[in-house]
Amino acid sequence: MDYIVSAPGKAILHGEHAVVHGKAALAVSLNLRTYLRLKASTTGKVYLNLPNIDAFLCWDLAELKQLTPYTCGKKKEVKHLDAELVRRLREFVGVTNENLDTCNMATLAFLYIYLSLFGSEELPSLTVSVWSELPTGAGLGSSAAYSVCLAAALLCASGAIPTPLWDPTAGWCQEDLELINSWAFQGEMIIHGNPSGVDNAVGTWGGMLRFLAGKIIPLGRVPLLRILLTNTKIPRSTKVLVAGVKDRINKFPSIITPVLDSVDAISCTCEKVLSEMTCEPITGEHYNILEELIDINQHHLNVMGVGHPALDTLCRVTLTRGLHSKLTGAGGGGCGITLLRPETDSFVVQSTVQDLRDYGFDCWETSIGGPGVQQHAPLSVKVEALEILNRY
Ligand SMILES: Nc1ncnc2c1ncn2[C@@H]1O[C@H](COP(=O)(O)OP(=O)(O)O)[C@@H](O)[C@H]1O
Ligand SMILES: C[C@@](O)(CCOP(=O)(O)O)CC(=O)O
Ligand SMILES: [Mg+2]
Repeated sequence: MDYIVSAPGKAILHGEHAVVHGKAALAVSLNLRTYLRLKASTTGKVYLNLPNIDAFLCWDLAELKQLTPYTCGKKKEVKHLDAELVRRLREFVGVTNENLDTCNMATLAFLYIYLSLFGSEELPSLTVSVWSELPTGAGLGSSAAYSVCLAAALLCASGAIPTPLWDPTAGWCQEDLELINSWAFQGEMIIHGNPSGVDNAVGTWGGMLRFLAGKIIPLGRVPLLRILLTNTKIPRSTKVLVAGVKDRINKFPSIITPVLDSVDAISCTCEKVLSEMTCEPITGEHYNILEELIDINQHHLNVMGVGHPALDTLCRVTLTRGLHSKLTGAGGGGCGITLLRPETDSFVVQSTVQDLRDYGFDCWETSIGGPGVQQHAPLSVKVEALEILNRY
């Protein structure tokens, strides 16, 4: 057993945070991916190599055996975390409530899925290595891409879903994808606390989708959008930001609930405009509306308390070039998106990118709509990813 899977990151166009409270979100996959290689071994150990976060872990099967849950969810969709397993794992890894360490969260998510899927059987010796093109903890869904890869690879290893590589014409069927998505959601619950599920849905299915109260509606026809991605490099944690919005809703329900309703209406209006753009000639007015929606939503996100001065800088700098931006993902720093119009000239794009780099931000034009979770033959993996995964 030796295979590689990958899953894309995502950008949320509209609806971050509101989606956690049952409102609609529009999200799209990015052509930036997380890659995972899983190798079976006979070492009597489990190795987890996470070069992006400089974490290299190893456990004896004997110590992991002590943690195995009584029940095991293999082959079926799961909706809730096994609280007793989480408690044992937190104690094992040494996590306290205040401790949101990147490595601990990644370790907990891995061990939770591994032990849940293999708990009732002989635990297998494995080496799992994960490397991502996505910045970690920056709003582009790295946690979901990581969880989707873990779920897909470990479900394959446990025999719960097939290894589609043996049939090169086939990917996973809907039922397999739903199972991957449901286990990825468990990983997200461990990393985020209270995820909506939109990120793991995009990581699983790819493309553009509307997500509403757990329902995933793929948007088949969407116009080609040009988007600039900017990483302010201000570190933040989705878990903390999501909890902060909840506190604000609890403190001022009559003030914040209408803001969430307004974000919901923004997502719906944006979807309507995007759909019009696929069936009638695209006009400047379509872009004017998309830009206004971006501005309004960015103000709403500030009201929810998830803005950051670096994101204000992004919006201000791009607006001086006539471009509109908003944060994407959990905010509080991390990444923002800037909509480019079809006629936006490459000189304007280059100058904007340079202005933003002068502020110390990373900035690049990106293509959207990459495929969802995939299994790869070694030759179909990007050379850079393969080269890194081959080191372990
Ligand atoms: N490539 C990776 N290697 C290890 N852990 C990862 C990786 N990508 C994501 N993670 C996990 O996801 C967490 C970041 O999740 P989150 O705060 O939701 O930010 P994001 O916006 O990137 O999803 C990290 O702290 C880490 O635990
Ligand atoms: C804020 C939220 O809407 C998106 C979080 O995305 P990210 O982890 O910042 O990439 C939370 C969620 O939907 O689970
Ligand atoms: Mg995340």
